[in-house]
Amino acid sequence: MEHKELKDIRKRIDEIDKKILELVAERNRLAKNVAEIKVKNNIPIDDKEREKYIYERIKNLCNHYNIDPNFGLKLFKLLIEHNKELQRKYIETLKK
Ligand SMILES: O=C(O)C(=O)C[C@]1(C(=O)O)C=C[C@@H](O)C=C1
Repeated sequence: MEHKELKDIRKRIDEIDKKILELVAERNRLAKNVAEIKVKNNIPIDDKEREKYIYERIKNLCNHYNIDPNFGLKLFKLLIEHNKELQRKYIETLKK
């Protein structure tokens, strides 16, 4: 027995998941651009000041959108750590 309302909600969830991944891919792609600028100008990959700013902003946005800030911070920590990993890997390919 299929439940029409559940099916419809799941369809909306699937669409949202796709949108989230499109945005993650867009954020990830920027890692290359950032890495290029950093290599050229001898700037370290890690920028703790910038991260502090991002986490503070995420916390405020979470409160605004009624999202648990701990969830938001965990999510963005993952995204930022992944971005740094992509930058490191990209810089390695430039050296070869
Ligand atoms: O803004 C930068 O300098 C980035 O490299 C991007 C980014 C991020 O993922 O937002 C990643 C690493 C830095 O420590 C800070 C921020």
